[in-house]
Amino acid sequence: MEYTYKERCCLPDFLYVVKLLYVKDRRNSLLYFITNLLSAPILFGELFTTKYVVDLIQNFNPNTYQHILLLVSLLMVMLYLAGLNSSLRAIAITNLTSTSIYELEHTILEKTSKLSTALLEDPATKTKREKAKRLSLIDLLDQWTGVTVHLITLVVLMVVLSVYGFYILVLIILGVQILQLYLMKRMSQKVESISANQTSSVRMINYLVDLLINRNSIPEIRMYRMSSYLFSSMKESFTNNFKQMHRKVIYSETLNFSQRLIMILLNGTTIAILAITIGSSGQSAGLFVLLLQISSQLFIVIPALTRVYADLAKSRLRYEDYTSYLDLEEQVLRDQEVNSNRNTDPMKVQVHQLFFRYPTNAKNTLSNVNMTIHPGERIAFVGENGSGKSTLVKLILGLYPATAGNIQWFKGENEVLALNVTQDTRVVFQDFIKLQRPIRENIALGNMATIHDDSRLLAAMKKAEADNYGVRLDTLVGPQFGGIDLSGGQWQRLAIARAYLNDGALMIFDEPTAALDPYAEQQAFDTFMKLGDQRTSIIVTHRLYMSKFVDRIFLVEQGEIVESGTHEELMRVDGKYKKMFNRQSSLYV
Ligand SMILES: Nc1ncnc2c1ncn2[C@@H]1O[C@H](COP(=O)(O)OP(=O)(O)OP(=O)(O)O)[C@@H](O)[C@H]1O
Repeated sequence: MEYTYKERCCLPDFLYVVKLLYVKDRRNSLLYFITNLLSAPILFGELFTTKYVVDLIQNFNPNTYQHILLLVSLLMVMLYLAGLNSSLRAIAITNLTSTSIYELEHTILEKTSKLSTALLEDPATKTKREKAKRLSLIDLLDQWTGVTVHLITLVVLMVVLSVYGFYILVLIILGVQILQLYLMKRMSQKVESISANQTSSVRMINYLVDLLINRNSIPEIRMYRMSSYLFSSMKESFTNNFKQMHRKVIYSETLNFSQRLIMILLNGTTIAILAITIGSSGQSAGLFVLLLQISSQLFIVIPALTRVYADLAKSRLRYEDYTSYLDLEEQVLRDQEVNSNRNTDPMKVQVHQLFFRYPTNAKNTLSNVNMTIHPGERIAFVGENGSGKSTLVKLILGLYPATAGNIQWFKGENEVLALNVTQDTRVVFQDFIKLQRPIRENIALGNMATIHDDSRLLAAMKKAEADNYGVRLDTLVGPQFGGIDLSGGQWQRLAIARAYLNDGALMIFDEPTAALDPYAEQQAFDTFMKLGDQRTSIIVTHRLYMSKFVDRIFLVEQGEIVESGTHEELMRVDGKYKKMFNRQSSLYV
């Protein structure tokens, strides 16, 4: 894929960064711009003062003595100012760098939090996000500034050369500069498109590295001697990346070499033209020194401008990736009115002709699902692995939009918007979050308003029996940052404790007890049943004995509801549920 950026008017990337940094860090932004503004005048001040000093020395007489001293002092002040200016500029850049890194990360995360779950799961979105993260806002700003400052310097140098009649030299320099800018821009875009295309294979390499060092995967990797297989997969990705990097280096080095060659030729031509012209026209020594300084400045400014222009072209492509991530469609914001009028009336859920397909799947995961869950009803979803139970739960939570058909939610007479469903829902997921943070935060996830309410947190912990392994609210859990290690069941109890922190209009337990021992499982189930007394609740389970105690059971098979009713009704119809139930019962006798 050839990478090009859309040329938009008014330097949107430059203005975006300037505005953002100015709002977030006004002092350093001002310092940065002032120091950059001053750098060109200070440089030209130095050049012309030197010229006048040399001219005065050439035409020395006792009256010029004081002038010379004054100009030399001025020159020293300017040299001092140049040093001070560049130190202040470095300080401003360092401070702006931390602001810009934080702001970029923050903007991308904020955007991510507004995307729909379906979009987030799309691998294309992940690649877009990784590409967006390659942007450096401060580099973009500094490259724009660099291009501007070098360009102004070059133009002034050209004007000075023109004033002294070196028109041909000016034309040659401008021609060479334009050619270089064009070539370097092309090279940058090519190199950048190669790097951008590597993001997904870099993700794969990171994943493989993580597998090899992650404590959860290490035991199995060692047991099954998978290391060498994983190493060879990693090597394959590395080799691929290496080949692309090789192409990248060839491109850039060819151009760098051509650029150096052009500069050498230009250097020789300039010195020859200056020497011949000045030698033959008998100009002042001051002018000679000035022109020599100009020529040496030219050989600093031209390569610097070319390099920074090429870097800018690269950053502008990254900026395009960044904006294309920020342009992704967001979920509609939550309805504030419903938010403030929150009540805990049990929820009614109506599912009508529902079809659902994951963006990455070829076929539907759910088909033709119809059901009405009445307020306060206790429901069980049962079915074999992969039948679609958790997917149905995610749709009932409003996390994914239906592919066809619809789901409606009601509290009393009021319809609840899909995006507000999660506000009044308490869920214990199958794959719950294990925060490598204090216990307090792990439990308070169920209701962040209680994070400092020790008595509520402790009560929830007690109910979930998560307090009987010698931990306190501020105990750090998870080994990643040196916290205590928990077993699968202990983590699960923390997740269950979250559910006790809230009054939800809808409670969902998606296999919440898989890691618990039978006694703890029984207790957890009793508590779910009690919690579900006043509100609509859904439990997803493989333990069919639990479904005996709910009001209605839905048996899911290959994404369809194939049977529904109470335990007794389903046992009477002599269908699939009965077979499954009897098969499980036979395992325990
Ligand atoms: N995020 C996803 N993206 C793509 N496909 C998915 C995703 N989640 C689940 N699936 C697919 O949807 C199908 C149903 O999965 P789901 O987790 O809903 O089943 P389940 O009945 O809850 O299974 P289990 O009892 O094993 O938990 C599976 O074939 C799975 O591959």
